[in-house]
Amino acid sequence: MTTKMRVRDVSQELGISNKELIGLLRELNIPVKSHMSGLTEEQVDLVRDRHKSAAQEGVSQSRAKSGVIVRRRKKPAPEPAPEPEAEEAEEAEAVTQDTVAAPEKPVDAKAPEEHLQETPAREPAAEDGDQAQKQEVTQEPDAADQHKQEAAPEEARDKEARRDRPPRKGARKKKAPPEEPKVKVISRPEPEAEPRTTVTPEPAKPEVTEPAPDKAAPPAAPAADDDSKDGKKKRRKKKDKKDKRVVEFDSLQQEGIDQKQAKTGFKKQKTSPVADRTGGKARPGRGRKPRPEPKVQETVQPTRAAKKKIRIDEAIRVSDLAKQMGIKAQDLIKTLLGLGIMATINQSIDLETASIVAAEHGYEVEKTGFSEDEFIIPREADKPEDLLPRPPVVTIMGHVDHGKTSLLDSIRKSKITSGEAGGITQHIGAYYVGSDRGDIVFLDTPGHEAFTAMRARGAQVTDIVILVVAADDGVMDQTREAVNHSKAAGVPIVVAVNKIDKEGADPDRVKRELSELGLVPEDWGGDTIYTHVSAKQGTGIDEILEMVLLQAEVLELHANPNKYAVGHIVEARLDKGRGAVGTVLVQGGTLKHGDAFVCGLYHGKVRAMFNDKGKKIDQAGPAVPVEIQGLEGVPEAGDEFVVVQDEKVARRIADARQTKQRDKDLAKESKITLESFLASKAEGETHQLNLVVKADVQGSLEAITEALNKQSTSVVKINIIHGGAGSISESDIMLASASSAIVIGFNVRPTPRVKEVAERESVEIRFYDIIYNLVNDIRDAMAGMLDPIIKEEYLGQAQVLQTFSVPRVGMVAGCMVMDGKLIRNGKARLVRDGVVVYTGNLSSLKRFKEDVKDVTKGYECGVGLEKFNDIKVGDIIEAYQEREEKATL
Ligand SMILES: Nc1nc2c(ncn2[C@@H]2O[C@H](COP(=O)(O)OP(=O)(O)OP(=O)(O)O)[C@@H](O)[C@H]2O)c(=O)[nH]1
Repeated sequence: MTTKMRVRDVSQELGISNKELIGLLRELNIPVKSHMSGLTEEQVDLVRDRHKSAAQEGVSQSRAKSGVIVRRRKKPAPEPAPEPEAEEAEEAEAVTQDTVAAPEKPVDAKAPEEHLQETPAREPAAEDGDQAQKQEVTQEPDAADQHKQEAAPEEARDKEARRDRPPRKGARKKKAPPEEPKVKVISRPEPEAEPRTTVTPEPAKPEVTEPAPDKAAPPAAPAADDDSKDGKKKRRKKKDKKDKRVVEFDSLQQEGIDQKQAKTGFKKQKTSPVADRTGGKARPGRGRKPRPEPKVQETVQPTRAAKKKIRIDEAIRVSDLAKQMGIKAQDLIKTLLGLGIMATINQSIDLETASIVAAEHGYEVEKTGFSEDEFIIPREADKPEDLLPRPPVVTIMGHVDHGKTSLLDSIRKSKITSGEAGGITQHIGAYYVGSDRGDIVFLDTPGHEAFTAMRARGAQVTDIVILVVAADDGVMDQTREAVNHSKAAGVPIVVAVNKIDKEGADPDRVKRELSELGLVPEDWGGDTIYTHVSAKQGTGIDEILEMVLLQAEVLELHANPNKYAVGHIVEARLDKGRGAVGTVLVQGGTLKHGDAFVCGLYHGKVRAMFNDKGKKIDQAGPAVPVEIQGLEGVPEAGDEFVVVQDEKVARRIADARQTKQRDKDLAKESKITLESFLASKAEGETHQLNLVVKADVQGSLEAITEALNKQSTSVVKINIIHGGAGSISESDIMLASASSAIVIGFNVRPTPRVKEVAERESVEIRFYDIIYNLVNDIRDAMAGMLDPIIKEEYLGQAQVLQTFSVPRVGMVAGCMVMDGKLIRNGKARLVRDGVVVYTGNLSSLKRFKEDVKDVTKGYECGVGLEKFNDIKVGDIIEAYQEREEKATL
């Protein structure tokens, strides 16, 4: 860049490394920055002189044995010898500089510092001042620890390299060895020389004439070294997190390898390809015996073998995954196709799929996504000693006007009048009733709608169902429905025969009719509890409560109150003044004021709690319904309520759930459809097709039920979980939703509202007006689970008489159809000497250059086979077609 001589040129002239030269220059108080810096004539002269004198009193060092460096005062001659080969000055500089610089006295305070930084492992002839000492210091440990020795110069080289030719900086590693010989200090551990353990520094020291000052210095120098090491350590640690390779490297450190060395090892790994190149150059020239590369290799190999990791959340877009793996999206899509997954570039694939496909490309997928399981307090099974009895939770069901509300009121009133403190009962969706024999919790949304709606959300809150049947009316549609709903949920029923005060009350009729539904009274030899009540007059209330408690005893209901609360939302609404409020039925643990929680898609913090009497409370144990404030949104009845450690976690979980919900909404599919239900089951599993059948009249319902039941086979069972005459109701949809059933409507239509619910709940409704069609569809669906039978049908044969190679088309065979016919685009196999050599499709079928649909026996034609050119005269082309046949049961 200048007309002056560059350091590089001078070093070449003197046959020393740039680094050495720079050292000399510094000693001469000539400031230079790099080997590219310019020098004036006088400066060059000065350097020449100094070099001369330095060479005379130079120190040479040689390696006494592996891991031991012997430094000897020597006559100048030997030193330059190895160095002149300044072709790789870049490398050598770092190292050799020491040998040259060392003999000279330190120039000034700055110089040593710089040296320390750049070439911490100088091999000074200790005769020199403190600088030399410092350098020596690094030497001393070197002698004592080969790794240090190696590390230091390597680092120096690295630095130098960085400066000199940045792109090759990492190449040192492999290059390094050839250089090392020059500078004996930098002795890589001999293959057999184990770090530290095999090093015998002692013998080395005596040989060094001037080691004394070194000894004084060590504390300082290594300290400085350590500092820098620490710094690097930190940096490296940071890297660790990002780069797996560093982890490998760390393990090396644990093996006792000095950090610096490890660091260089790391660099080498990174830039090994370049190192190979440069190293290749250096070695032959030198003819040096190869240095103990093995160590380096060891560090490289595991790193290379390390699996590349990709961190993804729950799902990842195909394009993003391809990007992360550094491959083309098309290639990724191909891999996906190979796995039988059709995905477009913008489509997301789930974690599992991503893992499989990434593995194909040599990547490992790590889930970084948020998993709420990590935050939700693990639900371990409660220890028996922690469990305490809890009250049963009861739902009242029954036909319209049979007295559900009256019974609920009656029960509530009876208890309030019996001295419950609190006064006015609040409607919070559930209430707590204390009785002499025990407490009971009533969900006060009568009817099976709420019950099933909750169940559809996976909430099994109810322990016992009270089925109210008016004694004067008997079993009606909704009574049956209620029975079916309870049965589907597996909840025991206690029958309350109501209105027994009424004239014309016939409790026996109720018993009889219910027995037909499977609820046989105890006094008739069954196991269903029946009680006679009059909700209006309040008679039989205690008795029914007692019966409920009796039933509860059988159920042995227990809960652990000493843990974070879990429960379900019974009811929730947006209150004008209080914001979102919800009633939680605590099912386990104890809910406390201030608890952070998640319920459904929302989170919150209990800001206020009220019991069913409207009284503010601070905590609620198992089976206690409480109304809470502090919800961030309005959850749905049946949503699970879980207390978590803090609000932050709660928010995080809720956010994650909302994201998931959005994804779900986008990919909304029917929970179960007639077509899909069979396919969803594992092979060999008995399939059960749940149906809710609604027909216009009882007669057709019976006919349908009978016809459908007949369809059940050993493989597929038809289970009509509910059947009724009348239009399809919301309740039917909810039942179907809760039981993964399909709704069959026979001559009935749903209201728009019901349709909406069905859509929301992803329930399939199928409509029929002819029983035959309905049964056929069901049969077809049942058969759909069996793989279709593919039957092959022989079409004909043709013999190849000649072959033509048509440009851009390939081989075309001139054939004569010997039997049957060939059809265009039909399937074909090529038979040669009785052996099938090709199976595929006809790519063309022509007669006199005209495409034809088919060619029959006795006619000649031109035939092309798809992706097959090896057609020979005499081959037989056999045409056939495949037919899929539905498997029948
Ligand atoms: N005589 C008599 N009438 C009753 C009794 N229980 C309820 N009723 C009456 O029956 C009618 C319907 O009672 P509800 O409690 O509203 O019946 P429900 O089952 O809750 O009705 P829905 O809410 O419409 O489903 C009311 O007029 C009650 O007064 C009873 O024990 N005896």
